[in-house]
Order: sequence, then C-alpha cells, then structure tokens
Amino acid sequence: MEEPACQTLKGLGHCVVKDAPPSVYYFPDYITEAEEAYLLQQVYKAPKTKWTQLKGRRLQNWGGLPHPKGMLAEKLPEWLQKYAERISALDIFAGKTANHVLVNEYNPGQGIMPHEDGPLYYPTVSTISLGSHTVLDFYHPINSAQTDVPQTEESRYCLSLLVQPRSLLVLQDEMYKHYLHGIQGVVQDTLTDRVANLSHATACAGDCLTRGTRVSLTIRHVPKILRAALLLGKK
Ligand SMILES: O=C(O)CCC(=O)C(=O)O
Ligand SMILES: [Fe+2]
Repeated sequence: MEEPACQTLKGLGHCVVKDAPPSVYYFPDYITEAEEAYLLQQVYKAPKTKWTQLKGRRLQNWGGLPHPKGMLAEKLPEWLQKYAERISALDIFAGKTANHVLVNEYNPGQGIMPHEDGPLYYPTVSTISLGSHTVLDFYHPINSAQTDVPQTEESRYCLSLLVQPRSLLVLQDEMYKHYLHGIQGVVQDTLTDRVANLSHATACAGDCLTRGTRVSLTIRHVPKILRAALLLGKK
C-alpha cells in the first residue's frame, strides 16, 4: 500500500491519516494522563446547571452560543483558554484563537447522529478526548440529485477514525465541509480496515474495544462575534 502523504501542523510532527482526505490530523497522546485527569476534574466541577441533557449525550457549552447574527461571546474559563491557545498555536484557525468549546459526555452505548458542524464555525474542528476511546464515522452527504439509488447510512459510509483518550483530532476543509460525522451508540467497537488511522493508534483491525465514559472537548473558532459583546468589554 502507498505510504501516506505526510503534512505537518506547526510544531506538532506529522500525522496525516492514511486513506482519508488530506484534512485529518490525529495526534495520539497529545496530553498527558495528569492533564487528562485535571481536565476531567474541571468538567465535573462545573455546576449541574451547566449541563444540557440530550437524548444520547449531555453537553456543556462554553464561550457563548453561536448564532447566525453573531455570538454573544463569553470569556472561556482559564482551564479551557489554556488549551484553546495551545491548539490555536498550530495555526489551524487562520491565525485566530479558538473562542468556543463544547464538552460532550457519552456513556457507553451513547453517540451522536451523523451531522455537519455547519457554517457558524471556522471550518476546522479540534477535539481532545478524555476517559475513553470512541470511533468517529464519516458519511457522504445525501445526494438529492440521485433519486434512483436508495441512499442508506451504509451506502453513504466512507471511513472511520479511532479516537483514543488523550488524543487530539483536527478536521479541516472537506472533512469539515463535505462529510458528515457521527458516533454510533454502541458499547463495543470492533475495528475494521475502514478505520483510517490505525497506523497512528495502538490498536489493530479486528480488535474489539469496550467503551467507557468518554468526554470530548470540541474546540473551535466562531468568527462572527456580536459587537454588543465587544462593547460590553467581553472577549
Ligand atoms: O464527541 C465528538 O468527538 C464529536 C462531537 C461533535 O461532533 C460535535 O459536538 O459536533
Ligand atoms: Fe460535530
């Protein structure tokens, strides 16, 4: 098989994912176990009211609510600002600093439906994973011009990524804009050869991994900020 093309993200070695479009960067062990424990502690220290319970997961929203008219930005707490800055130093947000973090918590058996992250964010998403692995699946969008062929989730499926605890995943460009991503609500993942980053992960095709509770920090940049927020002196 052909060697993967290697590209570099500023200051962070190369880790472009084989068999995936050239806009996937996967860094195993991006943070240490101590940092992971610290981040989990901070997530669970947040007041109960900070959590929003959804069907298959619960989440915390930090930085403000993205809105087509602009986000009323709120300062990120120190513990998130530090990582927002560290990741932004990779220069993945066109010189800007991430100003929005979504914390998602999935118990084993929970997931997220295939979706696009949409136009409110700069088209790059960076994700730090804590506590457990998951498998992120990618799908082609529904092609409304192709009405003769039934388009099932199965037929639209294209590849997966194994996302291990303490890793950083960066998705950009067409991986952000074209493909949909989702996480199946299962308790175990049997890895197939469609998992495109196995050569960068400590696992092999055929392995069966049991999920624990995973917390993800989805770190993004929202370009459109409401002027009111600036006038109020918020960041
Ligand atoms: O937990 C993840 O890694 C994915 C989360 C996600 O897709 C989102 O919040 O939009
Ligand atoms: Fe998403």
